[in-house]
Parts: sequence; C-alpha cells; structure tokens
Amino acid sequence: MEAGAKYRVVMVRHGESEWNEKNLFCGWYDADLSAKGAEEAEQAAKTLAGSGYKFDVAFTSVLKRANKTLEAILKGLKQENIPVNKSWRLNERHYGGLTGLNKSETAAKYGEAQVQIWRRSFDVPPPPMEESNKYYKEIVEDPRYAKEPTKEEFPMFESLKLTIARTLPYWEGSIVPELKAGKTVLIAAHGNSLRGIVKHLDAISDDGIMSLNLPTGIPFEYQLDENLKPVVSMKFLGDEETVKKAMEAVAAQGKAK
Ligand SMILES: O=C(O)[C@@H](COP(=O)(O)O)OP(=O)(O)O
Repeated sequence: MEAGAKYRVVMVRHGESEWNEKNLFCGWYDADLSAKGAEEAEQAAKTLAGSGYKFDVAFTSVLKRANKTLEAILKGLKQENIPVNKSWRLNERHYGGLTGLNKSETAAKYGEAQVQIWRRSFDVPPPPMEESNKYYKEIVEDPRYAKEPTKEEFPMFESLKLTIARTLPYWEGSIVPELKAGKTVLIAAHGNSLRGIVKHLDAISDDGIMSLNLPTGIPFEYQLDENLKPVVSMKFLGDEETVKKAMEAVAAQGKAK
C-alpha cells in the first residue's frame, strides 16, 4: 500500500447486462449478464489475479448481474470461500417509470438534455414507476424484498441523492467496520450505487459527479487513510485508453443517434 494508506477496497460495476446491451434503463429490473458481460467479469478476475489481490470479504447487491460478476471474479481468483454479503442497499438506483425504456429512443422523444438530467443530475429523480408499469409487480413482489426494504422504504423512483441516502448507511454500518477490522474488501455493484460511494469518498460536488460514468467490468481500487480519506483514489485496473473509451461509451448511451 501507499504511504499513509491503511485500508484497501476494490469496487467493480457488474459486467455488461443484457439490458445494457439493448440500451434499456434497467434500475431494479433483474437483468442477467450478457455474453460480453460474463467475459468482462472473467477478465476482471484475471486482472485481479495477475496483480495478486486477496480479498477477505465481499459485498454486492441482490441483483444477479452484480452477484454473477462477483461469483465469476471470486471463482477466477480461487477465493470463492470468503464471506459474501448481499444487500438491496447496493442495488442500482431505481429508474422509476423509465425502467425498460430504450435510452436512445427516450432521448429522441424527450431530448438528450432531459435524458442527461434523468441519468446524471444529482437530485432530479426520474418519473415514478406506476402500478400499471409492465415491471411493477415483478419488482415489488419479488420474494427477495420480502423482509427489506420496508413498504415505506421501497422506492418507486430514485435520484442519485436518494440512492446515496440508502447506500451510505450500508457503507458506514456494514462495510467500514470490515475495513477497520483490517479486511481487504471487494464490492461488486452498479453504475449509480457505486457513483454514490465514490462521491462520498472523494467528496465530489453535486455538479462534479454528473460527469462520472463508470464502465462495466473494470475494477478500481481505493486505498484509504485512518480517517477513510483516499490516498489512492479510483485507480482503474486496466489500460487507461480502454477505460477512457468505456466511460465515453457509457456517456453516449443517452444520445438520440
Ligand atoms: O440502470 C441502468 O440502466 C444502469 C445505469 O444506467 P445509467 O445511469 O448509466 O443510464 O445500471 P447498471 O447497468 O449499472 O445496473
């Protein structure tokens, strides 16, 4: 570790999902990994193995695209036996009424500027998911949410701000204690739940976070000092040009074409 660093955490957005591939707003819909996404997860494992990473504990959402990415990484690392904690609090932001819509078509219909606001503004939420929505029942009645979130907590839409409000307590209450116990932590989650954690760690402003687009399947590392301030910040474990292109491709998903 770098001088002054005490804790290490690696985060990764899941590999490309079938809905990323189709360019659909996904949120809490439980899309599977695409073939490319599964490969990305395996590649992430190789990269981490090549650099000798050893994890003590892992965290993920309850959505299969993140779970499968984590499984593939731990398998590739031959570290399948570490404890894995799953929480809805690491889920992707709930995309409300946009869930299932094509991002480009939505930009053509409402304008790229509006889609950029829905995708990247800090506190403007998407429209709510109505009961008449095709995916409403599948999400709300999913048995994995039987215990939590409570009815009151269950989102029908989320801005990044609202996503952070339910993700940060989990970071503070479940992940930080493991770091403080000296564990090396791996988190496999989602574009926006991870943007929330990163915003907190790097103290990125509400405006500044708008331009951050996380690529799928490329792990990045933080090394934190004893006050949990970054000594090493968002260090992607991948070739710089590849990471840059992947980030630009995510940003471009909201273009009308
Ligand atoms: O919900 C979704 O569509 C994407 C993020 O979308 P954008 O905010 O980048 O449009 O989430 P993920 O694939 O990380 O689970």
